[in-house]
Amino acid sequence: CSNEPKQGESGNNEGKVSLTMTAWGNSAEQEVYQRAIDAYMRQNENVTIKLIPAPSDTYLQQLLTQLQGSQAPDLFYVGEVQMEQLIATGRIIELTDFLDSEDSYVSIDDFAPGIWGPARRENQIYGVSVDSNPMLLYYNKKVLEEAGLDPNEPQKLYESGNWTWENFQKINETVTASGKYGHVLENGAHHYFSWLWSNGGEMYGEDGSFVLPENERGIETFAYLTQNVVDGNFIYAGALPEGQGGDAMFMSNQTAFVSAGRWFTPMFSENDALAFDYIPYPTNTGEQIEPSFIATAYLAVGDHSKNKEEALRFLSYYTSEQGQRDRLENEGNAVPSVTTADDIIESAAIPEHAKYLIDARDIGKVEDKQALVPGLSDQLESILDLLFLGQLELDEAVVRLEKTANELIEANQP
Ligand SMILES: OC[C@H]1O[C@H](O[C@H]2O[C@H](CO)[C@@H](O)[C@H](O)[C@H]2O)[C@H](O)[C@@H](O)[C@@H]1O
Repeated sequence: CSNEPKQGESGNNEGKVSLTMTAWGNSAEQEVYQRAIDAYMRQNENVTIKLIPAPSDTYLQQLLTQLQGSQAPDLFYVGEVQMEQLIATGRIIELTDFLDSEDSYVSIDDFAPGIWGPARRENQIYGVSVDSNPMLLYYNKKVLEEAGLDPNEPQKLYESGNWTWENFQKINETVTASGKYGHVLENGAHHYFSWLWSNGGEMYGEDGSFVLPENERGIETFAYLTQNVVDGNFIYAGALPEGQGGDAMFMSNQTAFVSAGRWFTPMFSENDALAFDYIPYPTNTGEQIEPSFIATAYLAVGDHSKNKEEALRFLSYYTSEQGQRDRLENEGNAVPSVTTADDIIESAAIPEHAKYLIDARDIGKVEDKQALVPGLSDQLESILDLLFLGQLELDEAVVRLEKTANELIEANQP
C-alpha cells in the first residue's frame, strides 16, 4: 500500500490514505464487497480502498507468502479454516483494544457469541466476522421439470417431512436418466460436515479427538456419497474438466442441485434464464432439518500495514451493521453476522424460500474442532479427493483420514 502523506496521529485523517484489501469470491460477490467499500469512501473522501480479487484455491498460500514478505494487502478475508495458520504467523493485528475504542464502528457485543470461532483466542481477537453463510442446497427447477418431475418437488417433500436421503437419491436417479446431471458433490469441510450432520454423524468428539472410524453414521455418510458418485447420481466436482464448476453447470441448466451458502445468489439472480430455489440438506435421521455447516469469514489487518489506524477503522465499518447492510441487502452473498439485521433475509425476494437461510443458520453449527488444527482441513480434503475420484476404497480412506488427523491433532497439542 502507499501512504502519502501519513495520517494524523489522532486518527482524524488530514492527508490521503490508500488501502488495499483482498478477498476470494466470484465476480458477483466482488461487486457485493465493493458496495461497502464505495459507501465508506463516500463518507471518508481522503481514503481510497482498492479491492484485489484472489482465487480461492490458492488464496491461503498466496496470502501466507505475501505476509512473509510484508507484501500482503492491508486488509484480507480469512476463512474459518485458515484462521489458525494466519494467527500462527504472528503477522496479523490483535483487534480487541481497537474494537473497544470509540473509533470503531462495531463492538464485540454486536455479534452472536458463537461466531468468533477460531478468530478469538482467550480474550484476543484477530479477525472480525464479515458475515456468515449457512450451507444449503440450490435446486434448478427447469432441470427437474425437464426430467418429468414437479419443479417444486424438493419443496413439497420437505414440507411433508419426506425430504430424506432416499428421496433425494431417487430425484437424482430420475434427473440423470433424463440425460442431465444430478447433484454436484463438492469436497471441503463446508460440504462433508453438512452431509455428516444430516445423518447425525460426527468426525470429532467433544474433546476434539478424531472419532470417525467408530462413528457408524459418519461412515455411512461417506458410503452414501461415494456410492452415489459411483452410480452416477452425483457428479464429483473434482472430476469436472478444468474451469468447469457446479455453479456454471447450474446456470446453464445442466445440473439439478449444487450446495453452497448464499454466495451463489448474486450471480444466479443476474441470470434471467435460471429458475432456482433453496432447500435445506435432505436428512437421514427422521428429522425435517438437521444442522448444516455455517461458513464464516473474518476480516483481518496485516501488521505490516503502513496505515493501520485507517485500516482498522475501515475493518470496523465493513463488518458493522451498516457495512453488512451495504453488502447483504438486495441479493447479497451472505447472511448478517450482527444480530440486528435478520430483516435483510426475511424480506429478501430472491429466491422464494430465502427464509431457509435463517432456518439453516438457527440450527446450523460453526465447526470448532477441525478448524482449530492448522492444515487439517486441507490434508483431509486431499484424502477425500482420492475417495470421491474412486482412487481409494472407503476403508483405506478412513485409515488414512484417522492417521493424518491424529498426527496433526497431536502436533497441535500445547
Ligand atoms: O467455499 C467458498 C468459500 O465459502 C466461504 O466463503 C463464503 O462465505 C463467507 C462467510 O459468509 C463470505 O464472507 C464469503 O464472501 C463467501 O465467499 C468460506 O468462508 C470460505 O472459506 C470458502 O472458501
